[in-house]
Amino acid sequence: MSETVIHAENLTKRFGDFVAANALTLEVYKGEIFGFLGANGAGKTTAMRMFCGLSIPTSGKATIAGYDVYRQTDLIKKNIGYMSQKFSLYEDLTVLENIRFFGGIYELSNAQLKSKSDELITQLGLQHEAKKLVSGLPLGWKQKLSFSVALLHQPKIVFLDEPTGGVDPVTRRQFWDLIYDAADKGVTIFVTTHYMDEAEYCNRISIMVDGKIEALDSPGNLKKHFQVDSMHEVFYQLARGAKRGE
Ligand SMILES: Nc1ncnc2c1ncn2[C@@H]1O[C@H](COP(=O)(O)OP(=O)(O)OP(=O)(O)O)[C@@H](O)[C@H]1O
Repeated sequence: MSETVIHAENLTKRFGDFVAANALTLEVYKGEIFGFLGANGAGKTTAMRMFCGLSIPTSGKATIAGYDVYRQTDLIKKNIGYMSQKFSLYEDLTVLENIRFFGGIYELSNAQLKSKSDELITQLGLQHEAKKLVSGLPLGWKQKLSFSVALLHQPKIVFLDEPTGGVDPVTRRQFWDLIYDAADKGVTIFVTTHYMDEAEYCNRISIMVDGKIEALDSPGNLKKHFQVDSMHEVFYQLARGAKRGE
């Protein structure tokens, strides 16, 4: 059995009388690519904020990389990476400056910073862009760089909140090659997405509806269970009854 890196049991977050995340129970394993799906307003961000140590749950239990979500939020933050469309790189710093800046926040030594930035720039093929401002990079490159920066401190888990919004399918696929590389090295990927082709790339996925996890399995098993050919259909069958959202 693989090592468990995310363990949640009846994890709940209320805002007043409103239950934003309702008794979430799940286990995610080392090196797994776990897709966290749900319609708008389902409660994904609320859940992710608890998993990242940014929001204290109302009730239930969870450990992230072995650390408790109530008492060890600082240790959680040190042991995870995070990337979202909203929080990303500094546009008015160069590629290299961004890598050094975030490496500094993650407390990498100067020697580590130097070798990591060389490695990353070569791996991404950004040798010619290293001294250019991030604002001039195409969105797909920014996303790849942002993902790599989130891995600088070798976290056990990286949380990705809709990481590939706004780019074409080919660029998305290239981004997923980076995800597979990281997972092969043992990093756990926890990713939210609204793209059903990306859901198919995950080892397992959960689907949230109105605050609850209504399904959790591999894409293949879910399609079998719902007797449909695509994740799009699985998602539609579950989410069409949702009361929240736009
Ligand atoms: N601080 C808060 N106070 C009150 N209600 C909140 C708060 N944060 C979130 N909610 C509500 O909780 C519900 C779940 O929101 P959440 O942002 O977690 O959904 P989501 O699945 O991430 O949606 P999206 O895909 O649109 O980002 C929504 O109805 C939202 O309005």
